[in-house]
Amino acid sequence: MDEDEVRTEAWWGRRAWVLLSAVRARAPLVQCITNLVSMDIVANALLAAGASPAMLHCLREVPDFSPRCDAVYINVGTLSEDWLPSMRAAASAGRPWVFDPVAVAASGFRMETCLSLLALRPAVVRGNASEILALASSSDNSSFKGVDSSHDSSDALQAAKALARSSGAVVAVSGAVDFITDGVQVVSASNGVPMMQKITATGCAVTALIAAFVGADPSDALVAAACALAIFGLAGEIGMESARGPASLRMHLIDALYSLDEQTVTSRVKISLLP
Ligand SMILES: Nc1ncnc2c1ncn2[C@@H]1O[C@H](COP(=O)(O)OP(=O)(O)OP(=O)(O)O)[C@@H](O)[C@H]1O
Ligand SMILES: Cc1ncsc1CCO
Ligand SMILES: [Mg+2]
Repeated sequence: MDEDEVRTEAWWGRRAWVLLSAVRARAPLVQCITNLVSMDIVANALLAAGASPAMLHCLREVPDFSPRCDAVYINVGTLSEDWLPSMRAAASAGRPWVFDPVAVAASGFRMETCLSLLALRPAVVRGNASEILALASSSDNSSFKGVDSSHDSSDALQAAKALARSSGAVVAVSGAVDFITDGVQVVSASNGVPMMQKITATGCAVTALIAAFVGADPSDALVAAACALAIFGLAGEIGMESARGPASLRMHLIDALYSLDEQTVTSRVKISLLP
């Protein structure tokens, strides 16, 4: 094995920096069909990272616009029947796309919708543990409490692997430790601070960041997803140094994402390949 291919924590730190630099250099265009709560933080997080967000969701624009994007991001958080045709069309436009199955167990309709979108072959699916557990079992389990997770990310690790194998997507479960898997390899990313859960739509924002990383370099969705999650978590850690609560963390996280430098990224990104 090439020395560079030994995936030590230092290797991951360098990859994360290379991919963030690629986002900054290429400014990947990311079409976001996301929920109404998340639009602002998603667009601002993408801009701060160096990507170019476009929050277009009109079906009649999809044939012209989606094929020109570097990546597409689809999020069902505030699902409505009206937007579904646009979601399906954008996911089918031939660009790599990333899926956030928010609150998939909330209703039979939402589960059906998410399963039908999953069949359109996303490059990456990112959810919290409760979402990945529900999606992997195709069931709206009785413990469903809302958009927030009621499980630890490690509870969903086997479900994530099974979902990756059945869907062909890279599956990422966020939480105190994020797990990213293609069904065979599992990578953990352990940056971040608990207060990120107290800002609405940080999960939506990090899924959009995964789309930007995939858009900048589509060659390895597992690596892109792990690096995006670690970078976002690191921005949260740095933001937390100046924050006084969730509202100021939101601001400082976005500032930190914008200001990340090579030394900080390579020394503080915490990613490892699980044995
Ligand atoms: N306990 C924790 N410690 C550190 N980081 C965390 C913790 N919980 C979540 N995070 C980080 O917060 C971000 C959002 O993850 P989370 O699992 O809360 O998403 P989510 O439930 O889908 O959020 P939302 O639906 O509000 O968008 C991720 O970057 C994740 O790594
Ligand atoms: C709070 C909320 N409700 C639907 S989507 C959303 C944003 C977090 O996923
Ligand atoms: Mg979510």
